[in-house]
Amino acid sequence: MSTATANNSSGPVLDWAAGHGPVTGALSATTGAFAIATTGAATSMPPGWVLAVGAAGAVGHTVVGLRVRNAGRTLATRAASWLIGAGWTTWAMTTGPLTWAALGSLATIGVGIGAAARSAALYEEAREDEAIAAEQRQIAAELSAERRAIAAEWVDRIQRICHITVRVLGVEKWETGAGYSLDLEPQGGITYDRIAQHSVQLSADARLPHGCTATASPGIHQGRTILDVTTVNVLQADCPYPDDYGPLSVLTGLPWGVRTNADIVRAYLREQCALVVGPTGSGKTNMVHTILAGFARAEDVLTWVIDLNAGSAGLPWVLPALNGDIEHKDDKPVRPGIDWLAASYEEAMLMLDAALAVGLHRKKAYQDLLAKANTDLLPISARIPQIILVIDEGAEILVSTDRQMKELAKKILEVIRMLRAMGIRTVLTALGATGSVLGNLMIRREGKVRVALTGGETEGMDLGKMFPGRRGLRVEQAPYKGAGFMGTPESPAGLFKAWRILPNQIREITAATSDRHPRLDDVSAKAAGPAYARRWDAERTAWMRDHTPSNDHPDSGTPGLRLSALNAPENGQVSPEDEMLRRFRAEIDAQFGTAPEPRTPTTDAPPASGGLNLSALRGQPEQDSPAQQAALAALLAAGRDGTGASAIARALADQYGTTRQTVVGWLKTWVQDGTAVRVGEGTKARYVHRSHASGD
Ligand SMILES: Nc1ncnc2c1ncn2[C@@H]1O[C@H](COP(=O)(O)OP(=O)(O)OP(=O)(O)O)[C@@H](O)[C@H]1O
Repeated sequence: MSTATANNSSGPVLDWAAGHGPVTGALSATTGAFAIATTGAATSMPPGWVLAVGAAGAVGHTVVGLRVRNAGRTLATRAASWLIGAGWTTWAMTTGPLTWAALGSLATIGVGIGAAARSAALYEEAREDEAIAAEQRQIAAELSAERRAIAAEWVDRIQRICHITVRVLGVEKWETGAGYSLDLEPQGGITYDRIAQHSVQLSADARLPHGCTATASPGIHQGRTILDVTTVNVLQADCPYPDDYGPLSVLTGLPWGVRTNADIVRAYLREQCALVVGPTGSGKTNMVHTILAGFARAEDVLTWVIDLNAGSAGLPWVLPALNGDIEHKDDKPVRPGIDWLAASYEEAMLMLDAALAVGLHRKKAYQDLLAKANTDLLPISARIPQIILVIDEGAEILVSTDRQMKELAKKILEVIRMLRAMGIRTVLTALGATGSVLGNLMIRREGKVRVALTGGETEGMDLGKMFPGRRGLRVEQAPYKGAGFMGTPESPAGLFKAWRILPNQIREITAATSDRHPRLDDVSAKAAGPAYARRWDAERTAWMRDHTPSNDHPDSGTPGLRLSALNAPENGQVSPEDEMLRRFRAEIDAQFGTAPEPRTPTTDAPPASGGLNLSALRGQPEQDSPAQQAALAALLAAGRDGTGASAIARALADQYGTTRQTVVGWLKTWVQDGTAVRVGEGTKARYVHRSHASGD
């Protein structure tokens, strides 16, 4: 009978699928074990048999559990129950099952198995609940048939290509009709990048048209992924710059273009610098204008542009104001869309020195303000504007081996490294995303707003270096002008199209924003000094006139620019820079007693007695500016040894901000009209005033 029970204890033992609760399961396991032990001991069954039965039980239950898809935890509990039970039985049979120790330990095992089974059952229940809830959620989401089809298609595709199981929590079709986004939950703790790295294969498998991609990016938390799938190539078409020229702020982001789903991409440059890479013909110049448009529209940004390629990046923002092409509604002069434009090495040096001086002075002068605002980031506003230096082909300057370029590079890097907190940032452009540009630690660290305009150019376009960690970006995806990739700390790198901005829009924006540009705060203007205050002076902007289409403008007969009108007080208010300029001019007049500038007809004060007597230089029509007269004085003072353009420019730079380029122009004229003589060749070339040259 008992043997039969033992053999038939296969009831509970062999009925692997029999349902047991935590109590009956434990009871069955322990009573079964007890029965086998007592019978086994009585009939001298070899204890090894019991172990074999236990192992078979464990395996049998596991197989059945797997078949009915029990959780791993439940399987483990059942298998463990079998093995523990078998272990006890083996021991009890050899030591005698009817001892207190054997009975006590059997009871303990029973309780243990019961508890384990209970927790496994609870877990199983929770799992079932979760599955039902998920199913209900899925149903509740009421995905349309089309969405469901999309979801199913991508679940299958991701499974095949990435070998990842994903749950689709949502499918959103873009309003533009250019694609859709999937909200995914990869199973097994897998993050978005595992899908992102298969972007190319996924796009191909989905038979997406050229220029369309499936791009994975992080979702709402680390366990979720957003997969953006473009189905229509919007990069191909032009996206005109929106004709809303309303105010912007550097703090709330400046729009630079659109994503393939028509979302606007913004650059947040309060703390970041930017790098815009675009080979010739990719639409880089257009992009620079779009960027300048954003800065012009901002109420808290002053834009300083360096373009050593004849200033062409900044000229469209200056010339219409310079030539008086645009009328202000109140007949007031129109301010240029940018605040300073440097096209030469000398002017760029002045600008960078001014930027550094402003930054360093702000650090000291605004200590109180920073303490009050409890921040180490200068609070930028229309009253204390951010200065953004846009340096066209600045990345090339950084890697140049030319001596002058190296000097510029040093200062650019200083600005990038030191002036973030004080509200001075840079936007550098580059012709290529080469290792030498991106190898620069300062660019990598501080310039995380990045754009790569490809225009189909693959040469020197290392997207992996431009957007580290972003997989699946390929130049071939954006073979159109103005199209490329943009990534910021806020918006992961992805396809993007720069707005197309036309010259008439640049003029319109210049006019619309003329009253909106901030003025450099007093503290900063003081630090920037005359180099800044006199940035629009005739001799410093003479080169711009070469770009003026016609010289028959009523004002163009005088060397002064119409921009000088900008120095006139507006609404009776004198800006700090205007005031400084006035004082500065008064100082020059007092010191040098020079002739008045042609465009300041009222300053005909007599020469101060203590000043240099430059009256001998008067009467020569071309020496009509104090700076030019000072240059001639320097030439005279250099005696028979003579001097050079750089030395003269250096001597004048502090007071007049005169550039070497300007001095070169004067020297050339003086050589032509016999005022000066050029001696020596090449780097040894010197200029000697004719009074010394003709003497002994
Ligand atoms: N965002 C854009 N959308 C549409 N077309 C564009 C865009 N940007 C540029 N283009 C087109 O490409 C042409 C060249 O653009 P752009 O002058 O900006 O290029 P670039 O890269 O600066 O070239 P280069 O260095 O030769 O001046 C433009 O005349 C225009 O037709």
